[in-house]
Amino acid sequence: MVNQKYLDKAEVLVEALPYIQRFNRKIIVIKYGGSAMLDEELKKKVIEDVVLLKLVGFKPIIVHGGGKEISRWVEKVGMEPRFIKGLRVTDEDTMELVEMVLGKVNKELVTLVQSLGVKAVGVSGKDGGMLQVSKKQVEGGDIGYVGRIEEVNPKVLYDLLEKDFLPIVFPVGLDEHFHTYNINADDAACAIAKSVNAEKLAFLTDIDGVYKDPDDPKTLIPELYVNEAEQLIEDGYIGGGMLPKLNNCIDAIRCGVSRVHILDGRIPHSMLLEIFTDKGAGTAILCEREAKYYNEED
Ligand SMILES: Nc1ncnc2c1ncn2[C@@H]1O[C@H](COP(=O)(O)OP(=O)(O)O)[C@@H](O)[C@H]1O
Ligand SMILES: CC(=O)N[C@@H](CCC(=O)OP(=O)(O)O)C(=O)O
Repeated sequence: MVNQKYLDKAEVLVEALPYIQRFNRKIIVIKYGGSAMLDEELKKKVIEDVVLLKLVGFKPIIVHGGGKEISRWVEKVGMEPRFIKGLRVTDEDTMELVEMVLGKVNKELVTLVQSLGVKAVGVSGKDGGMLQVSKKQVEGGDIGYVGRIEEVNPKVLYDLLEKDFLPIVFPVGLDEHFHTYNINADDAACAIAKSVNAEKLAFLTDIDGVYKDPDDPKTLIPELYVNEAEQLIEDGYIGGGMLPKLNNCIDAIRCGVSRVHILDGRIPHSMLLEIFTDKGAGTAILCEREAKYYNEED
């Protein structure tokens, strides 16, 4: 008699089959946020998932942040981290720290992927002229060397994918005068996903999705249409780092990325569950329809 536990495992594998077929050879951009990187065990689980995606025939690209780690180093050298609209105010000294810290995080991720048997190459947006920027302007003050992405040149990514490497990108780019700029990692992930016509863009963060009120667990929104998302932003429900994330989700959907998801990187294997099972997780951002998010009783 075959043990039920093993039969259940076989069921799970069979359930994954249509998803493996759907995504075979397709590009998936995974934005791995610094907030979900703090626990080493969880970090390993996230990277295991990405390695599994690669080994079953997907073409994952990791775009990572490291905002929390940058802030830790900014404080270590006696400065105070400052943000306007979720973007770091970046003077020359901060820019130097940002590049150093993200470069370190990048090589740690490269090492972790390679320790699991997949070849990875870490690059910044400077490499191969991938991310070309101009100075970003926001209401509320000058944010210094923060880049607005003007153009993406994905050639280096295609070359790496073609040679079967897993590209791992960190969000630093150059302007037309070859000055270095700090880029929000959500902006970078979205721009890259659009430029490579990704099948899917997944944001792994430290919360289980978009909330109408982050302090009230009952207000988690499993599916959010882009016009509803815009309304939530306009009405001030979205703050901090969720603001650039959600704006990028809207942009990605409008520009043709088929599936965009915000997932909890703290839940082991949340990405695998979302991709390979019929059970949804986190918040899925969907194409336009009439907004009706206000009344929970709707
Ligand atoms: N309405 C909201 N729903 C969910 N998260 C929100 C909301 N408003 C603000 N946030 C904050 O956004 C954070 C995620 O952004 P951030 O810390 O920048 O993550 P990452 O480092 O993954 O990019 C959450 O931890 C949460 O505190
Ligand atoms: C301009 C800007 O804010 N850049 C970000 C880049 C890193 C990042 O985005 O990291 P997370 O994804 O972990 O938030 C920063 O300096 O924190």
